[in-house]
Formats: sequence, C-alpha cells, structure tokens
Amino acid sequence: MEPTSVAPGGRASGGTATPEARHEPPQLSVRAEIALSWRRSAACGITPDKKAELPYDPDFDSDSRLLKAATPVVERLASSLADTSTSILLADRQARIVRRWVGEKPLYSALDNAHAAPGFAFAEEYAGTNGLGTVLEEARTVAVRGEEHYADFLRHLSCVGVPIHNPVTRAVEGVLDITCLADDYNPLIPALLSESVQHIETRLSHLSSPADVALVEAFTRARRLHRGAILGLNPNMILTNPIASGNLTPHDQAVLWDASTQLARTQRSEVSVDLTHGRYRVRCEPVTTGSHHPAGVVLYLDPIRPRHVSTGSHPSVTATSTGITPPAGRSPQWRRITTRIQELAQLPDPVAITGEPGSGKLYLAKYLHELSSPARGLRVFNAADPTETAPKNLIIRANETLGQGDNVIVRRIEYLPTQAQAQLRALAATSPHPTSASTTGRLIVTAQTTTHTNEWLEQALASYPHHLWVPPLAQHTEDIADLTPVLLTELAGQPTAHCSLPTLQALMRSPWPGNIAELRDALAAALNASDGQEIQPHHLPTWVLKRAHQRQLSVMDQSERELIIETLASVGNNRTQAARILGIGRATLYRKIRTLGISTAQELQMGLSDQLIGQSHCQVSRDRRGPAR
Ligand SMILES: Nc1ncnc2c1ncn2[C@@H]1O[C@H](COP(=O)(O)OP(=O)(O)OP(=O)(O)O)[C@@H](O)[C@H]1O
Repeated sequence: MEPTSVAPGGRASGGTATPEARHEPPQLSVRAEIALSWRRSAACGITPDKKAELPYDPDFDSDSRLLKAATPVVERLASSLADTSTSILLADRQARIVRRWVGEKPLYSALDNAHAAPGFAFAEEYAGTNGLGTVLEEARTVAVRGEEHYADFLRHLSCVGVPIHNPVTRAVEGVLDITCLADDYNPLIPALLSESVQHIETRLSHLSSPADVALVEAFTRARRLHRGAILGLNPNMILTNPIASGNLTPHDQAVLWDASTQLARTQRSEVSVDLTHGRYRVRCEPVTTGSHHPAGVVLYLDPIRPRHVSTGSHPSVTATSTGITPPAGRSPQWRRITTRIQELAQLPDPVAITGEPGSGKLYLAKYLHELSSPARGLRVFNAADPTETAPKNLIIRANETLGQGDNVIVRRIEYLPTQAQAQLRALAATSPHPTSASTTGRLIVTAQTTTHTNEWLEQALASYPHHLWVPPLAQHTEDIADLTPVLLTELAGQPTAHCSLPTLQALMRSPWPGNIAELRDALAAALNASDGQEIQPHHLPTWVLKRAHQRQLSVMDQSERELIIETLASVGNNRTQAARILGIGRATLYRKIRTLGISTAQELQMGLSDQLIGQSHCQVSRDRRGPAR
C-alpha cells in the first residue's frame, strides 16, 4: 500500500512540524488506510492529545451469541500465548470490549492506562484510529502499530483486529484483536487471529437459530425476485436490501415491525403504511422453519404516494395549512382525532375532551386552541388543584376570561363540586352567546374517564355540543415511533437524542397504563441514564423492560384482545355496554381486561398495573436487548 504523508490532525503534510506542538505531532508516512482513518478521527472532532475518556458500559449481555461462540476458541488461543507479552481483546459490534485475556502481567497496566478493558467502547468517534473501531469502520483486518494510533494515549500499543462475521446474515458481529506493546508487534499475528476467527464463525453458524436461518434464506430468495424495497424481520434481526436501507429510518422500521405484528394478528396479508418518504403498500409473507415454527416475515414495500412535504425527522408531523404542527402520530385513531379537532376549530362551540389519565387531553385542547380562529389568548384552569383557584372563583374567572375574548381550558372538571359543575354546564350551554360569538372566547374542558361512572360523565358532558374521547396509548402504540422524537426533543431541549430500534420495539410492546405521560416519564429517566445521544433498551427503567419482556400472547388471545379494545372504543369505554355487545358478563370482561393486558386507568387506580407485568404483546429481541436491571 502506498504510504501517504499526513499528520494526525487530518491534514496531508507538505511541510514540517515540531514534535513538541501538541496539535502538530510529527509528520509520518502512513499507509492509506491509516491516513483515511486519521481523517475520519479528525472529522469526529478528536485531537491527538485527547484524554482517554471513552464511553463505559459494563452492562453487556454476558450470554450473547458472540461470547458463547468466541470464548472456547479464544481461551485456546490465549493458553498458547500465555507466556507472551500479548493480550487478546474481544469487542462487540459497537467496538465495546466484552472480554480480555492478558498474557504477561506487565501488560495489564499498559492496557489499563489505555482503558483497554471490558466495558470501554473504542469506536473511532471516541478513540480515533485503533484496532477495534477502525476494523469496524473498514469491515476488514486492520493492523495499527504504535504511532499509527491517532490518539496519544494509545501510541504505546500495537494491535491487529479481525472482524467476526455472522455466517448467516454476513453482518459484522464483533472484532477479535491482539494487542501488545508497540515494539512487540509480530507480523504473524494477523494469520493467527484469522484462523481463530474462522473457528468462531463456524461456531456462530451452529448457534444460529433455525428461525434466523429460515428468515435469511427466505429473504435471499425474495431479494432475487423483487426489485422494490424488502425487509426480513424477526425478533432477532432486521434484514434490508439497499433500497429499503436507503429509504427507511429507524422509525419506519419500528412502524413496519408494528404493522407486521398487526398483520399476523388479523391474518391479513396487506396493509397501507405511512413512512418518511410517503405511503407504501406493505405485503407480508410469513416465514416458517422446516418444522413449521414461525421464523419471521418478509415484507415487500411498494410506494403508493411519495411524500412531497418536507417533514424533517418526524414523518407524521406535517404542518397543516395553518402552519401549526399537529400532535405527532399517524395511526388511524390518532388521525381521526386530529381531523376532528381541525373541523371543530372552524366552530366557536365549547368542546369536552375525555380519556384516561395522561392520554394527551390537555395537549389536544391546546392544539384546538391554537387552530381556532381568530387567534386569541389562553387561560388554563386546573380544577384538581383548588389551591390554584377555588371552584367558585374558577367559574367566575373562566366567565370573565371568555368575556374578554380569550379561550379557556378547564382541566379535570370531575374534581369540581356539584354546584360548580352546574355553573360550568350553564356557562357551556350559553357559550358563545349568539350575539357575541365573534368576541367571546372558546370553552374547552377535559375530564378523566376513570374515577367516575358513565352516568356522571353523561350528565357532566350533556351541555357540551362536542365530545372527543382520546384513546389510551395502548390502542395506538404505533404512534410511539412518532411521539418519542417529539418528547425527547422537548425533554432534552434540543433534537440530539433518539431511540435505537430495539428501544422503540420495547416501548411499543409496553401496555402504558399511564399513557403518554408515563411514556414521557420513562423517556426522561432513559435520557438521564444515557449519554444524551442514542437511547438503548438498557437505559429504559426496569419496569418498562419488565413489561416489554412479558410473555407472548397466542394468536387467539391477541384477536380477543383486539376485539375487546375495539368494542370498548366503540362505546366510549362503557364496560357494561361492551360486555353486552360481546355477549359476556361484566365480571368476565373485567377478568379479560386484566389477563389480556388491556390498559385502563381503573387498573392503575386499583393498583393492578403490576399484575400486568407477566402479560405481553411480543418478545424483545434476544440479541439486542440490554440486560434487565
Ligand atoms: N401528542 C403529543 N405529543 C407530545 N407530547 C404529548 C402529546 N400528548 C401528550 N403529550 C405530553 O404527555 C404529557 C401528558 O399529556 P396531557 O397533560 O395532555 O395529558 P392529560 O390527558 O391532559 O392528563 P390528565 O389526565 O392528567 O389531565 C404531557 O407532558 C404532554 O406534554
């Protein structure tokens, strides 16, 4: 390979530099692959005098396939190198060291000084050129000797890394590396490593599940026959052809995963789905193993309508003609609600919004306010907090505010005493006055549909000409893919954090009895536990992971669950009516609601949410999930 003259600052050299200048280390003639890696390192903002500050996460899966396949092979190699001044490092596909075997004792401190120990991640973006991260970037064997390291803290070492491929998917699963002191480098090391990697890959193929093998075979066949975008999915892996990987964001992949489970439940073979680049017809082909066990699905995507509006990173968040961004979400239930609000915005009438706690009633009420024309001020009263405004004063102030031409939202009206309820109803019945409709504000009220009977609700809402019922999050989990970026941006104050696909999958499997408010809490905790960039499953609170790991419901259970949810939705969550329609007793309905993990706020109130742990919609990826904490 032609040597290139370059400095670790990323600049090709022409002149000379003093070795003393910290950012101007000596010019070296380096091989092209090293020069390229130095440029990448510089582009990541790393300087050669970077301190050894690497992401540390010791919480990796100690039972992973990679470790199972590699451990016996590397132990053999380690025993043959026992008396040499070499160490062997095994890293996962994030360049995080998961095991290390050290030969002679003095090497320990050299490795520790460089943080070359289990848990530390050596991706190029953190450590610059090295025998783990650079191998993953290049997806081939790379040797990095002493001064070829980009960062000073690694220059006392030499290392060689060989990528370990999954023989089924051909994806890189990790890196096997030999590291020694800079001057102890031996040119035979790459050959030694390659032989061990071959053994590891053979063991990996034996450890591949029949389902994974069947899915890869079905996907490979589909690729040959179909020109459009194709995905192969099962709980362990996602396979994409170049068209699919070029067009689908992680959110799209999560939405498609959700669509495929819905298709499996309803036994349909096609569905239309809105993705970042437009609407697609998704055809689903189930894949089974030789012994007819489900192995996953192959999805064929055909574009129906390209998306012309640029929507940034949130495909469903499309600004309307008013320029106001609708609440994130693209499920049919959510679209129905936002369309209804857009219609109601044209009328001056009072509106009542009901639903489970934290389901987004206030958020939607504010959206209705923003859309309402002409633009007005807004005052929000919380009836659940009498310290804020005593009930009697609340009605007087609400009346005054409306009269001044501003809109009013009264939250949690179920907390108002009977007399205040009656006054508010009277206000709603006469609001807006026909003669002053253009000058008075709009009244919007919200109520939780849990603590009170349907009779109470019917009476309380009788004076409101329009009533919107917000579905619980469990009934539109596909919207979680769109809600998370919005919530994370709001929580972090900037759009820097995002959820990895396995995290989204785990979030979409949870029942969320506390709805969007609970999702927001979970994301706030995960954001704290993460580095503020990518949220992985192990950053999620334990209770979310527990729920996501719940057992898989049978197809029968899933169909029954769907039917009950739809029936409850069609009667505004009235259980007596739902039980009648379903032809079962109320007690049976309650039992099914509990055992099938249907989220309702009553369950929350009765402290049954913990009993939901143990139910499930799907299983989490074996390989991708973080360890339960
Ligand atoms: N569509 C949405 N997009 C982003 N954030 C949302 C959305 N809906 C709700 N939220 C957030 O979720 C949390 C709960 O929402 P909100 O306060 O509207 O619920 P609620 O149903 O009115 O609650 P309560 O039952 O306590 O009255 C809030 O932090 C809100 O900002």
